[in-house]
Amino acid sequence: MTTSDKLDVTRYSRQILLPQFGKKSQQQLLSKKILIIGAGGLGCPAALYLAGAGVGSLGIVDNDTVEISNLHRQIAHKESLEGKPKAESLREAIRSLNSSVQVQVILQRLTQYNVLEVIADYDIVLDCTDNVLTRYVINDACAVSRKPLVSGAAIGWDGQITVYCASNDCPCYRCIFPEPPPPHCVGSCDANGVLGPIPGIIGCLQALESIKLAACIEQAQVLIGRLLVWDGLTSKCRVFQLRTRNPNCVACGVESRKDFCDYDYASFIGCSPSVCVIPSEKRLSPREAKERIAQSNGDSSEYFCLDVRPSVQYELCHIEGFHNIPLDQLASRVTEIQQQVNQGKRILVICRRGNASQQAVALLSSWNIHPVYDIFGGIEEWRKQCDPSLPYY
Ligand SMILES: Nc1ncnc2c1ncn2[C@@H]1O[C@H](COP(=O)(O)OP(=O)(O)OP(=O)(O)O)[C@@H](O)[C@H]1O
Repeated sequence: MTTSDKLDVTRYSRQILLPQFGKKSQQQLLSKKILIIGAGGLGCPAALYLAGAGVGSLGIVDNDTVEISNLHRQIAHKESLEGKPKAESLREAIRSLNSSVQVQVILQRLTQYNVLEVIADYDIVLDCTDNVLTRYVINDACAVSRKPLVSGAAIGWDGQITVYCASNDCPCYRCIFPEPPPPHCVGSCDANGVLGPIPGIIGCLQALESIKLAACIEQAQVLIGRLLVWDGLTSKCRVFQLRTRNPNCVACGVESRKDFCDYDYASFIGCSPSVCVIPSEKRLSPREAKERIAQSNGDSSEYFCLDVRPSVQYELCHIEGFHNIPLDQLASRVTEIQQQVNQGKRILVICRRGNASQQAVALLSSWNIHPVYDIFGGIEEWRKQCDPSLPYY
């Protein structure tokens, strides 16, 4: 039997027919191991296209479970698998598409402590996650291990992708952003929303760049050192040249540190708004808050209830009697709140999860608006303690 007989020529015929691809590239793909970190909006399309293309082995890392709010974009998962691990759900989808692909499932959260071991066995790594800390963890490990990293991101209407390749003379993520930004500058899909096809497009591009790398296609130009930005609202796509590599970068520079696990991630977490900044006497549980509101009933209520979430979230669902002044409008609309205080009202503040409401209480207190109370845990905790009919989003 010749090598070409071992190939499932029929299955892969449409890509083998490409003159730049051919049997040689198909064999390269079959011999490669690719790791996909994150089985969400980016990871689902990336994994399915890589499986369809015939990558020999795929690893999937994810510690989360399937939720109904994932399904508009995380297209490998199914309603019937709600609550099941995403990595296992994605493995099932891969198996039903191409049973010849080997799949390893890693149901762990990737951290600075396990990352080197997890990526060690793979030729290419895809960052399909959604948070800045993990982005640094993956970047640093790939830079130190000299592994190509196909990095994608999607939020709202926008997506972007680049390829970091420490063995080439291109920058890594840490060359461009040496330190994590403050947490309040970082958006997330669950706070800001995302349209399904945006991660779909970027996940497909991640699969494409990975195939070009894995199949060693000579004529292909990979997005190494270049950033592709897709604006879904205007359908504009731009490619930027990234700045050159920082020779002193702690991750990929000449003196790159193998002990990068010691980086001070705590300083990032330490300034997280989820850390309580409000004294306990200014905080009420949803149950306590509800009881207090009920005791001082109707228009003559001694409480003015404030919901500081963005308007789009307030429209999605809100608690009866709560008025919406989004956190970013608090300063310009503070007189509305002052008027309520002048009428003898106490201010109760709620948000989605209890972070923005703490910031609002701190701001109002600094403007001498008293008394003001934070409802801890936000709408999510209110749903658990007081009203299960509030939708989860
Ligand atoms: N450190 C990590 N280790 C393993 N998986 C991770 C890590 N960080 C993020 N992920 C996974 O990456 C995926 C990213 O998916 P996506 O951006 O579509 O958002 P989501 O977290 O599933 O959904 P939503 O933001 O709507 O709650 C998630 O499944 C998440 O569990």
